Amino acid sequence: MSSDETVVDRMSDAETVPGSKKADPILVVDDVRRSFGGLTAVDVGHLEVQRGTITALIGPNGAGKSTLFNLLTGFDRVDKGTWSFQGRTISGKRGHQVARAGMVRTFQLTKALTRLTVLDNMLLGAKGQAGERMAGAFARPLWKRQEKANTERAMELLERFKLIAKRDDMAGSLSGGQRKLLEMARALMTDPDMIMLDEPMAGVNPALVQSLLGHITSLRDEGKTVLFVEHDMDVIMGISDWIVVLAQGQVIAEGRPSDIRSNQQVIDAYLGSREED
Ligand SMILES: Nc1ncnc2c1ncn2[C@@H]1O[C@H](COP(=O)(O)OP(=O)(O)OP(=O)(O)O)[C@@H](O)[C@H]1O
Repeated sequence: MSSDETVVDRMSDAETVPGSKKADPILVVDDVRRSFGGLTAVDVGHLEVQRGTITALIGPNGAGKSTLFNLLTGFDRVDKGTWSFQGRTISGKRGHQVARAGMVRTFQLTKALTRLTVLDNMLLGAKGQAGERMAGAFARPLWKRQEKANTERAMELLERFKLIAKRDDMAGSLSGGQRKLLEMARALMTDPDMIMLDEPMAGVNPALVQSLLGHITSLRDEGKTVLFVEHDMDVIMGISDWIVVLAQGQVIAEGRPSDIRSNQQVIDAYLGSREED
């Protein structure tokens, strides 16, 4: 739907400061905090994600990226804070309710899910992100009552993600890259407006990286909003329209890849520390 030009247009007025306003935010986060014991894992004052963009959430290990993902998608509870999606408050809602509102996240394939077939994993995705907890239910004949429409959509997505030949294989038999494709395909079962990808390139053979990147940009070009957590800087810089940098739970910088690359605070907090690895 949108060309690169319109994505650039959408971001052209956004200031490169933490918490900057966006022209048409799909997600707005306010004062979200989560502590574990004495450790403040997430303390985000204000964050807006522009609709129709690929936005990266980056930061050093332990910065709070996964915790923020879990909070926003209803898989963990905040100590305080609110957030809205498409103008509707969704703070406090559970994962399946958030998914129903149009915001889904990918999950790394857990052990339980690897023991299900690729197609059953897809049908689980249609259950509204109940995730691993549903795996037990799938051992019962419940899945047989899945609507025909779910199976059809699953088959279409497996076709699109080139996994159709694997539909009856155990998900655990897939390669690292194929697992990532499955995670993405599964999240699309509910046809979300926003998809949140958890390290989409982790463990992916370089041969499949381009294919995965192509799928991510296609989602954006179809009008979906993509928010992703990733460690691979080449991927982050190459694919992102906008980058949000977390450090010690706080947003310390936001901007286009070129802004972030030259931001001294980011270099100190993140890039610098990684170069020492
Ligand atoms: N369930 C938990 N119990 C206790 N501490 C936790 C829990 N989850 C996260 N933390 C802590 O909160 C902080 C943020 O962790 P989080 O996993 O969100 O960071 P991250 O940016 O996703 O890191 P990484 O890049 O390594 O995945 C870390 O210090 C982590 O140890």
